[in-house]
Amino acid sequence: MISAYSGSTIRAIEEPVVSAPDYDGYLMQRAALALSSSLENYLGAKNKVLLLAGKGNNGADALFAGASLAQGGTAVDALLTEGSAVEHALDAFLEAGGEVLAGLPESLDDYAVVVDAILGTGSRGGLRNTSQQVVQSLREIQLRGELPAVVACDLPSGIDADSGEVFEPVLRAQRTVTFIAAKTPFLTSAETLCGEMVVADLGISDLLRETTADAVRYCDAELVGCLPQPGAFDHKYTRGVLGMICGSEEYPGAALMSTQAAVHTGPGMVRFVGTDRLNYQIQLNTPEAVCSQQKPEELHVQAWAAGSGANPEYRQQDLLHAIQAKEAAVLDAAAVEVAGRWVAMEAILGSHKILTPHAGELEGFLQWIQVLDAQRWEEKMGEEKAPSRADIEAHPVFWARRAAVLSGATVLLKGATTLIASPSGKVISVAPGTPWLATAGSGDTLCGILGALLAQYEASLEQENSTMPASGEEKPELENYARIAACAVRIHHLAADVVHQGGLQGPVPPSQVVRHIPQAVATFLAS
Ligand SMILES: NC(=O)C1=CN([C@@H]2O[C@H](COP(=O)(O)OP(=O)(O)OC[C@H]3O[C@@H](n4cnc5c(N)ncnc54)[C@H](O)[C@@H]3O)[C@@H](O)[C@H]2O)[C@@H](O)CC1
Ligand SMILES: [K+]
Repeated sequence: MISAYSGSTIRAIEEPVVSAPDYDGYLMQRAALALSSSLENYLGAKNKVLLLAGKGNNGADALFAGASLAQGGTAVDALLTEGSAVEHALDAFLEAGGEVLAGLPESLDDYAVVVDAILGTGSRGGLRNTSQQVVQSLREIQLRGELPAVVACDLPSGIDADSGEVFEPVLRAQRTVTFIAAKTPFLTSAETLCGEMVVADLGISDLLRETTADAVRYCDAELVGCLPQPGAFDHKYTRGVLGMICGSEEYPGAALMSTQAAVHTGPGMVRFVGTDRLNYQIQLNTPEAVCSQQKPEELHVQAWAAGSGANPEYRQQDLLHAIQAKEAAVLDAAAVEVAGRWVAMEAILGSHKILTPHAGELEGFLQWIQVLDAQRWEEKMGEEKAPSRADIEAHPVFWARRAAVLSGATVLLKGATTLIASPSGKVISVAPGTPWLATAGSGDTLCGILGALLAQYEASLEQENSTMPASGEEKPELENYARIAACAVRIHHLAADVVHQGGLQGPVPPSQVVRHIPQAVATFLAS
């Protein structure tokens, strides 16, 4: 498990250490040592390093690291992007034989690696003035593929250490050497700019023991225990029955993809509730699905998957059923909007209802609550205004968490990095899948996979044979649904990976991804 903390939390942890009367600066020396050891991996035929050093302690880390490399015979140049540097660090650097440059060198061909040490946890907003110009020029070179490897000190400069908000220009790092613990941006979509993460705990990460992480990431082996597997005495009704309220005459594709995804994820039965025409198409595409035109309340199911491609006007009653019924539910697309209005009528959903919005849909959801239930908004949010889509994209951990706390539901916020918040406030992050997955129909696929996992989980609870590990940190039932949602995202990513074997990258049309879900489930279960 990776636990990430905001930059402010890390600063609060280190503050008493660095302000102790006998503090001798050992944290910075350890940070510099970790950085210089990491930089050595990039040295070889080329034995020259370029430091981009800011005026604060982030720059000082790099200057001490540079001093250590220079003592070992490496040529180290430093560009002081803010025109000054922490004095004793600069002295040490110059004394060791490092050189300070007046501006960016004409050619970067001789450098093995560029170190981005302009801003760290002390940054406020994006780069300014000369720093911004320097990074802009280097970014253009990087986009041409002509920049040496970049190693970021603590985090890439221009990324907010608390939220992961990205203020371009930001140099894409091949590696980030971060101190004490992973920072929140490593578990948001900003992680795509951070490269490989190396954590140097500086010997004080124990101080975080009592502190709740801003977000966590599990590996597959840690998640897989929450998925029930069929036993010899199970039959279709004990294996989970999923009801589906997805698709419409205008968007039949959403119904086809979500239903086939659900069937391929292995529940006992998938019941599809549609019109005559829609049902006919489903039968041709996925003969395993059991179609009907009954009302949702007439069907016995353990979970619902509702909303993908559904028309919120024509199917409002059906969607409301999935939202209000006692059964667990995935609430996607149209169901997110209807759920926003329902929650705004002073309802609380419960963690077994999993909302799956992207940032734009979450904006609408939260606006309903702020407009229609101003009292609840004020109680929980104080002065905070309902966010725009851009606000949510800039502060995704914060808003996913707030949405879960406000609604009582589990909230799966889609993005390159998926974030899943429990109403308890815990946030699970799932690493990005192939970027080719960002295509129409991917959400429908995920809705089907997640619905099927939910139905299986609920059936296993009914059988009292849940294999869910108890979480020591909070009421386990709140977090279980978030873990199941994380499993669904991982299975979706694994299925996409099967489309092109051998790590190749290329298009992953959802109808192809859906075909590989059985293999992805098997791979996931074996992890
Ligand atoms: N506190 C400590 O003793 C330790 C700090 N460490 C390093 O120190 C870093 C934090 O250092 P600082 O607090 O000095 O802050 P930074 O080095 O992140 O920022 C430098 C200074 O730049 C200014 N600044 C803020 N935003 C700016 C912007 N957008 N454009 C231009 N200038 C801006 C601020 O005045 C800030 O003090 C960490 O990221 C880490 O690398 C490590 O050495 C470990 C120990
Ligand atoms: K940095």
